[in-house]
Amino acid sequence: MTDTLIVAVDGPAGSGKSSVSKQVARTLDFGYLDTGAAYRALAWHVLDRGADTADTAAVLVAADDFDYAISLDPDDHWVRVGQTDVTTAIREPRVAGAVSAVARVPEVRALLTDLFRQLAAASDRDGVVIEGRDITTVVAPDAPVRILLTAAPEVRAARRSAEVTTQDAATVAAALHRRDASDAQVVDFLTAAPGVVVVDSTERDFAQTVDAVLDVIRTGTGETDGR
Ligand SMILES: Nc1ncnc2c1ncn2[C@@H]1O[C@H](COP(=O)(O)OP(=O)(O)OP(=O)(O)O)[C@@H](O)[C@H]1O
Ligand SMILES: Nc1ccn([C@@H]2O[C@H](COP(=O)(O)O)[C@@H](O)[C@H]2O)c(=O)n1
Repeated sequence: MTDTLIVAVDGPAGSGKSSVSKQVARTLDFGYLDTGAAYRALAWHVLDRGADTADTAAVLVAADDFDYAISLDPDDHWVRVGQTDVTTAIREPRVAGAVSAVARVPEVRALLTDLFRQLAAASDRDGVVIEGRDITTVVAPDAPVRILLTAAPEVRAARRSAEVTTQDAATVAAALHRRDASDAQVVDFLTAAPGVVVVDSTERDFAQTVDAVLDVIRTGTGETDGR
């Protein structure tokens, strides 16, 4: 992936991947690539056509006609499908509930993996923080910095329910755990692959978690490495 320094960050839903990676990118003047946004945008695209994301054939047809664009600027984050700005729409519970079905299609994963590598390589910044589920293992397994960002399930659910005002806490927690269980059948983002450094944010606040990630980038080490 050219000379751009890649920082690969994986982790389960609500572990803080997006918010922490974005802040780390800002601090270092790096690009920030949210890969989950592409899976979400494709799920949105399938739903927008009135199709069902469980229908693999319909997902493949939609993927063939997926005009996707994303900003890698951590201070100006947007996501588009064609002319439509879907930055907010892809965060809706109906999209979150449909995205895992899209992410389990091998052709979709291959297409998006290729896209992520191209987007990172085209960045004009010195580095790019790429976050998702399979960045440390599939998208950028050779990245010089690879981190698994974790937090206890109940802490992740509490953080997510603090954000979502349209659903009660139990509903939000159930949806988050359902999505993790479904995603974990496709990619292992709960255990660190060899050489991947674990940052556990359970007992850290946001600023402390950002600092812990910055420390890993600067020193190359953390509290635990995958073996
Ligand atoms: N260490 C932390 N302490 C407290 N709150 C945090 C911490 N890290 C992240 N948060 C908050 O937790 C919420 C979830 O974080 P974020 O959306 O970044 O998670 P994520 O891993 O990207 O989730 P998803 O995979 O579902 O998109 C956000 O409101 C974020 O501000
Ligand atoms: N590398 C990735 C990133 C995401 N996914 C799938 O997308 C969903 C949304 O991701 P968020 O990070 O925005 O929560 C996620 O639930 C996965 O289904 C993926 O498979 N690989």
